[in-house]
Amino acid sequence: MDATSSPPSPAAPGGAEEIRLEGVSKVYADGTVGVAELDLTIAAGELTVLVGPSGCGKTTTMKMINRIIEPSTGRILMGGEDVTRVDPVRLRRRIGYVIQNVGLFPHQTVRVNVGTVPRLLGWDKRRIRDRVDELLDVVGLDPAVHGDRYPHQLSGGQRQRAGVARALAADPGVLLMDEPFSAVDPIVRERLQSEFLRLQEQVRKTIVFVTHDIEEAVRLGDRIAVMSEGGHVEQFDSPADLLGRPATPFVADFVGADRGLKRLAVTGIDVADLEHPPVVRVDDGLDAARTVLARESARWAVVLDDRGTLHGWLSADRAAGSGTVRDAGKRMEAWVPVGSSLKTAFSTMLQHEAGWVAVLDGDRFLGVLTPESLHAALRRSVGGAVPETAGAAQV
Ligand SMILES: Nc1ncnc2c1ncn2[C@@H]1O[C@H](COP(=O)(O)OP(=O)(O)OP(=O)(O)O)[C@@H](O)[C@H]1O
Repeated sequence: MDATSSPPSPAAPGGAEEIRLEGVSKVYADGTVGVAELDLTIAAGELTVLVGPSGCGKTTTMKMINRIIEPSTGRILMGGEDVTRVDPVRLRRRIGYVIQNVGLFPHQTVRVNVGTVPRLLGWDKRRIRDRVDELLDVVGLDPAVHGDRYPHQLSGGQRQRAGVARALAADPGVLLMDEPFSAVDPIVRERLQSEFLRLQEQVRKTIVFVTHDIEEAVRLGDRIAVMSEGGHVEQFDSPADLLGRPATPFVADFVGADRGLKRLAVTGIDVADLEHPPVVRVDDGLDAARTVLARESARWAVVLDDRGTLHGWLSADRAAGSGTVRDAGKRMEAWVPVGSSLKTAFSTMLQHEAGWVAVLDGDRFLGVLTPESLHAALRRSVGGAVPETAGAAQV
């Protein structure tokens, strides 16, 4: 797996491939229209979520990609190649597949399960064993402990991890995941989701992920397709845009009235949103600090050294007397790295009962976020639009 080089060409072995659905429909034998005239381009190396209410055609769409379900009309291109012209068995070996309750073979050990596709591909035993051990490790299972167990001897979360390892075994360019985390409890699910995001950062597969849970979609997706009945795509957008600018009443309803809050999690801190409180130097005397505070009519100042490294903060109360800033200043507990989300910034603020949170690049101080600038940042993330539902952006 190559995680560091530039994006692989569409057809590179193990490399992520773009998937294009063009005018795809599925009419079942009884006349039910599962999906009608669907056009969708799933970018290589991205995690695309299909989300929508029960019966809207998510699973049908996904299963047409690996031809478990044959489309009635339209074309599906994977890395530019029409999947209907590829032998379905060979096609499926290029596509990892993870489903709810995993679908591990119950009478085979974890090791044998994970090695299924490499065995079908005729890899030699040594290579399979090395690959299986490597993958168990990647998904957080100890090969020595879990490798020889049977699926029923694992917890739900461990089974799910084994399922992901099995799907990745032959290094497919594409992963299809149908509600893979829905059978485990919410705490395990959140852990699996975080682990999975970290894994995707390394492997950069093209992932199509089906869920009916908007929270999961927003957490995991690079792009999200919100679907309504008949596989109709109501909106296909980044999580921030989906929450910030729902395109239709259906989407607004589906993402929920608390979408302003949800948007906190998917909106990064923008340096332009930071406020810049007065700065005093750690080596200054308190008299100099008092001058700065008085000049700026401020109740507190940030304490930095000459290199811009954050040392803490100094309140006007503690600036009285004759000592030094170094002695009178307080340590800064409420801080976040610059790449963080607004949600992280807000919860850090709450956790430390602070009126503001410092934003750092390494240990260099960039500025602070206050509740006011957080609110402004959220509004900026939707192009300065006034929140249209009362309470939606009250943070
Ligand atoms: N084999 C089948 N025969 C007839 N109709 C089917 C068949 N499979 C699915 N459908 C219908 O096609 C529509 C789309 O189903 P699909 O399973 O794709 O929805 P979904 O969005 O994945 O739903 P869920 O979230 O409940 O899994 C539904 O109306 C469903 O009843």
